[in-house]
Amino acid sequence: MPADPTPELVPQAASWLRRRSWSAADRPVRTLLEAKRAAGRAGSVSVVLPALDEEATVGDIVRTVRRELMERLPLVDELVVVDSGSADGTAAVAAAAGARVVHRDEILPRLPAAPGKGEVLWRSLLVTRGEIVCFIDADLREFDPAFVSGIVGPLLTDPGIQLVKAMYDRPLEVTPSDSAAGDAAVVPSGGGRVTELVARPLLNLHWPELAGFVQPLGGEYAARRSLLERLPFPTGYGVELGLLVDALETAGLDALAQVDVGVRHHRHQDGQALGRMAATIYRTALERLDRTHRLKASADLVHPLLTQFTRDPETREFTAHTHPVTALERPPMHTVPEYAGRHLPR
Ligand SMILES: O=c1ccn([C@@H]2O[C@H](COP(=O)(O)OP(=O)(O)O)[C@@H](O)[C@H]2O)c(=O)[nH]1
Ligand SMILES: O=C(O)[C@@H](COP(=O)(O)O)O[C@H]1O[C@H](CO)[C@@H](O)[C@H](O)[C@H]1O
Repeated sequence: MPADPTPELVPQAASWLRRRSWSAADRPVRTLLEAKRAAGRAGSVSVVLPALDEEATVGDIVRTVRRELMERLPLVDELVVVDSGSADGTAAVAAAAGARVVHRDEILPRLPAAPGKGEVLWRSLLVTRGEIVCFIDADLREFDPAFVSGIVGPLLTDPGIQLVKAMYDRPLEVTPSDSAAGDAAVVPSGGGRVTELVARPLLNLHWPELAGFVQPLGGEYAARRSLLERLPFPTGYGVELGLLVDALETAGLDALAQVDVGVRHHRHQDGQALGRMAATIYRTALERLDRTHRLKASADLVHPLLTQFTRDPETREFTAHTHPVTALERPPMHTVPEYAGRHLPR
């Protein structure tokens, strides 16, 4: 009996992975500046940081974007921090570092703001002007400006691209401030827990075209305003999965891309917080499965495979590993003929 052939990504995702995965180094910033100039208004760039109680990290991110991508190399035209209802000094720290700070309640006041990250990302479209909008989480540590230039790059050089996600290693770094126990620990590639346990399985089973995304939930992504303004925004943590799925349905897989920007260090929430996040993401997926009639019985799953990624220690490239997702079940034992005549050991 020949062994099952090694399962593979669906051909569309495999082809996409080869053609739409890049590295930040593929597009040097100086090349991007030339493309930006040639693009005129279409090359205008707004960077948006959604921020809830991020006084500890928002300042360094703002200073780095201003220094490296506005003053030294004028790639970014505006830098906005949208305060999501912070109780700490986020707004003051961000303003002192050079960002324009807007509180969510100042935006579209006729529609009272709901809590959540997606709410402030949606509202940010009302208070920014760039034709390219770049979302960056405000809890990043050791922030590298390539996080911005890397994902904005394809939108400046490739007219057919409409949304670009960052991809990176995600060590799980539990620092004393993150951990109730107060101890620090690092698990290489242990981060992205909701990605690995919820989002990636959901996307692989129901939207196999998206199986090539290394970090589908990553908070760093850039897109054309002309796309974002046509998409619904889940107001909570479902925003990344919702936008990715809706971008696929709206713009098509070839309009999407991903760029390797290295390693992402960020604050990690505890397990119960991620459980609430996972429930929101699952519900966001269910609503889209229903809306697009992709919800099928498991036997009809388009492609019962799960593709995961590791970074090859030699090539430093992300490598796909695809596994079958079995749903084999046995019938109730009482229906098995031998069951009635079974001989129990004395
Ligand atoms: O209600 C919220 C929740 C989160 N955030 C911001 O969204 C980003 C990602 O949130 P978080 O770090 O909590 O998500 P995680 O990375 O832990 O999944 C951060 O800049 C948060 O400050 C926000 O603006 N409003
Ligand atoms: O990817 C994930 O599993 C979660 C949690 O990451 P960690 O396990 O804390 O590294 O983080 C992401 O998910 C959120 C929901 O989409 C995004 O809003 C965050 O930006 C992103 O960090």
